[in-house]
Amino acid sequence: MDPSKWIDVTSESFKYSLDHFVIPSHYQKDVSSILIPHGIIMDRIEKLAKLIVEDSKGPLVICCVLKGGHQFFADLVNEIKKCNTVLGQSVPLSLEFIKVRSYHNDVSTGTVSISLTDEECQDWKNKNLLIVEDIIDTGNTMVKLLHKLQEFQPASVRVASLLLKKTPKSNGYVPNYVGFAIPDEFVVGYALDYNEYFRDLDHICIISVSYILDFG
Ligand SMILES: Nc1nc2c(ncn2[C@@H]2O[C@H](COP(=O)(O)O)[C@@H](O)[C@H]2O)c(=O)[nH]1
Ligand SMILES: [Mg+2]
Repeated sequence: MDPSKWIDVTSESFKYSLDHFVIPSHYQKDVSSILIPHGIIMDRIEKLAKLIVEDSKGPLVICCVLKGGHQFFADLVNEIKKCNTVLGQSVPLSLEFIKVRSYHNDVSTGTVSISLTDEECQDWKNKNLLIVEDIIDTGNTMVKLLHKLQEFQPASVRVASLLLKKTPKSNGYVPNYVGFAIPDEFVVGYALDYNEYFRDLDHICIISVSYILDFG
């Protein structure tokens, strides 16, 4: 792993007390700490967008991996559009959506289901794809998705993931662009869910053990 590619928040000192930020009251008891406050997420995305635009030679097809990637995708696309105007660079964008499912509760099911039809993807031949994902954990989901995408003969495929979990379960896959390296814990917020809850929480938080025991 190349630590210069991301911000490492794996140390205990990066866990902020809930008292120091505003958390919706319906989630106060369900998360144990804040790992990445929303403002820092937004600042990091600004930089990732700049790196992506600098590396882009032509039009980009940006593919959002649903559902967890939707907030990162929306904010990243906004920042790329700003680069197009402020930096005077011009990267034409088209936007696509892929639904992938591999988790139940906080556990990977081991099977990855990808909803993609040939009709949807036939236009991707010879295009430059940027896949936008919320988190790489074992890496199995992304490796399977990248394998599937090769069927559509894109010119290139790059991957931006907001989070990369440092876990012994990793298959070694590392995306081209990473926001933060995080500890081997289950995180929620900023569209990352636990059985559809917590997507409406702005900060990225560590879920509390008691929540998993009660609802897992
Ligand atoms: N809300 C959370 N979702 C997570 C977390 N870790 C993984 N995931 C989900 O799984 C895939 C990727 O998993 P992988 O093992 O195949 O790499 C990712 O897209 C998420 O949907 C987590 O901590 N919180
Ligand atoms: Mg995901």
